[in-house]
Amino acid sequence: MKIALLGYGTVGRGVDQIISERVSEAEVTRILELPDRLTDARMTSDYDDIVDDSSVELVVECMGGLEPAHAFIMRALAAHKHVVTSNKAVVAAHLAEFISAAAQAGVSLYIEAAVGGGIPWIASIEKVRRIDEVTSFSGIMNGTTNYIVDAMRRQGAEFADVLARAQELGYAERDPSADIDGIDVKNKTIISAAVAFGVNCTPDLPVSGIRNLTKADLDLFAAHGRTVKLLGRGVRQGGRYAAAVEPVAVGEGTLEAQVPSNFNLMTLDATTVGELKFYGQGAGSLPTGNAIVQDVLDCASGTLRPTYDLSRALAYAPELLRSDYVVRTSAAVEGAEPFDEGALLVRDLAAADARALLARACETDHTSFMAALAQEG
Ligand SMILES: NC(=O)C1=CN([C@@H]2O[C@H](COP(=O)(O)OP(=O)(O)OC[C@H]3O[C@@H](n4cnc5c(N)ncnc54)[C@H](O)[C@@H]3O)[C@@H](O)[C@H]2O)C=CC1
Ligand SMILES: N[C@@H](CC=O)C(=O)O
Repeated sequence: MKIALLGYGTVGRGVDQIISERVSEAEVTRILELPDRLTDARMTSDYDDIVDDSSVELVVECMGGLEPAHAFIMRALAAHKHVVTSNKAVVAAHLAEFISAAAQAGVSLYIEAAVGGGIPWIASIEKVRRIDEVTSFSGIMNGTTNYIVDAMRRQGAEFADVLARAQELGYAERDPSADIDGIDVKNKTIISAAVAFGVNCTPDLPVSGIRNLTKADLDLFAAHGRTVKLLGRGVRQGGRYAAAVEPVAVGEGTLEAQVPSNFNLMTLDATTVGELKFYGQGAGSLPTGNAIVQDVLDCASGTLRPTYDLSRALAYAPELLRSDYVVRTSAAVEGAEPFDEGALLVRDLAAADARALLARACETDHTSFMAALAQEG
């Protein structure tokens, strides 16, 4: 199968390397890159050269961003080419549109690499759903922020230094604010909720990140037997669902607390199988390239993905996700009780209300940080 790569950065190079070294069923014959980055005879900066090439059966989009990625994917589908993408931003924003365009053209859309890097998360959810209903999921879904927190906690590294290292290693987004402010996890949570619950997940999720997390915060939580992880979470109860992204103070004895470096750990709960956990590298050239090439191989062997059905009429009910929260702030917080020096405890808040509380605290103290307390046991 002849394929084209859109983008030859961290992920695109990983895909090319894996295919050229290990895969005989597919060949990268065209690569789209920016005009000043054409370094290979296969490269072009004119998308028409790819979309009009009838020998190209599959397009792998790993450029990132919303446009022109969205337009290029729609043109590829309309030209009856299968599409594989690692771009969670564009998938979270346009999944329903892509599904419908793929169905209309009789081709497949593969999105494994968009969530959890090399971890077979999306395919596993699909498999679980052949028998079960997924009732909840949660996880460390961002390699960059896990890498940052892990290095701050284990090596005492400074936030800015370790973020720069994550950028050098190719883990971070082009604009790393997407990582540290939770936007990347939001996109992955939207996609996970869509596949797990069969719903066109709302983009209006409560989201907070780790931008204001300090070593002193990690020490404070360590004194309470906890560490902080940025988690994406979703829950479904009957005809309702909720999802959120926030730092969570997890017990030191949990698997989540032990996740090192750029690794991810995602958990789902389903009717008959119960709890399942998925662990692996959530970012990086070869792990992400591997997830893409698995999709390419599925396509080359004729294993077409199920047509995702996002038409379930579930009501978005943010009150389903509730926790106690610790807020480190110098601002006054109504209804709070003392937790530790400089930190307050607010009990039983919905994630959306906690997000609003943090926003109010940040108006007085822009360094405020908040984490949900994971339930023990
Ligand atoms: N880096 C990682 O570990 C992972 C990245 N992803 C996603 O995969 C996508 C690619 O990520 P990276 O490879 O890290 O990004 P990158 O920035 O390293 O590579 C993107 C490449 O696309 C090219 N490009 C951008 N716009 C273009 C355009 N309009 N025309 C032609 N070429 C264009 C750039 O020149 C660059 O070489 C993003 O959506 C990212 O969120 C997903 C999983 C892991
Ligand atoms: N920036 C992302 C890349 C993979 O999705 C991350 O750090 O997880």
